[in-house]
Amino acid sequence: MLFLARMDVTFPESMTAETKAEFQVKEKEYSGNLQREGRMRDIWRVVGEYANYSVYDVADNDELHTILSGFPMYPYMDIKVTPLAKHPNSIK
Ligand SMILES: O=C(O)CC1=CCC(=O)O1
Repeated sequence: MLFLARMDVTFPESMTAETKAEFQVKEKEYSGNLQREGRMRDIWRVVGEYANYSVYDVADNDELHTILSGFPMYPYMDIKVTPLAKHPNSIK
């Protein structure tokens, strides 16, 4: 099953630059592993925002929830998920 997720990240004002940098390192590792496993198909930055769109190829809702809630930045994310179905006009 394919899902599109939009993640908006908001760190608390009180968080130090060092802590933010630590989150970014952990996030990159977690995200890279998902991509190598093929469970995250793609990730794109939303221009001008601390947000991304990413596409997941997973077995079911439960697997997606496990993945999303495992992101190190999860406590600071607002996530909107859209299930995707094949478009009848797609030539792929
Ligand atoms: O958009 C970001 O920088 C936060 C993030 C979520 C998944 C990821 O790889 O980065």
